[in-house]
Amino acid sequence: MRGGSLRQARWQPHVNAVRAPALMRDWLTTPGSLTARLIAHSRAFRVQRLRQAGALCLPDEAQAIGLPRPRHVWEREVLLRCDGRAVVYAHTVVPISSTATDWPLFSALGERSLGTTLFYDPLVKRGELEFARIRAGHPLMQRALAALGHEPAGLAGLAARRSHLYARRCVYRRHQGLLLVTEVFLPTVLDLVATATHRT
Ligand SMILES: C=C(O[C@@H]1C=C(C(=O)O)C=C[C@H]1O)C(=O)O
Repeated sequence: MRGGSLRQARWQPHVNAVRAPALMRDWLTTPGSLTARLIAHSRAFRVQRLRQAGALCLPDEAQAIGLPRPRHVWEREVLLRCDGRAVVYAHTVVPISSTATDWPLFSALGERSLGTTLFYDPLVKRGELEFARIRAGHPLMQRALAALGHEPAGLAGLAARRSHLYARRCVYRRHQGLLLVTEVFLPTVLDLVATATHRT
């Protein structure tokens, strides 16, 4: 894999920061629910839940969720699969109090998509999208590759986006209902369009 080793990505407000082909930029800037778009481009969509537990947030997530340094958060990791193929690795963190042992929304979610749960709730607001290229050495690259079980050939970093979701309905004790959702797009997402085009 080429490219420097970055434990922290440089998150930018414009998709050009990712330097990805037009098709990938189109997916990265998908407005609304990514789940809905993936469902529209595949016969079978599945959320594969990898992990859901308390954790230390990643160094480049702390500031984004208003923490002075990596602190205890509630973390959810999933692979989004279309027709069996993993196309997105997603990492969601929620700042919680260090004594919290659960975050009700997550525990009820299971393998339903966060998107279908939150995006249709008028009380949920989405913040601006940020974009970055995740390179070797970044924790999210390591986790995505571990989840995949292999390293796609010729990988020169992965395009990613993140945004805040503010779920007012989820304000629970002192948890202000803020989620940071990071989606790392795997190269396989581009095959979806080719397959879908072939189908039409
Ligand atoms: C926010 C969305 O939910 C998707 C599903 C996720 C999950 O179930 O953990 C996480 C990130 C998203 O890719 C969406 O569909 O846009």
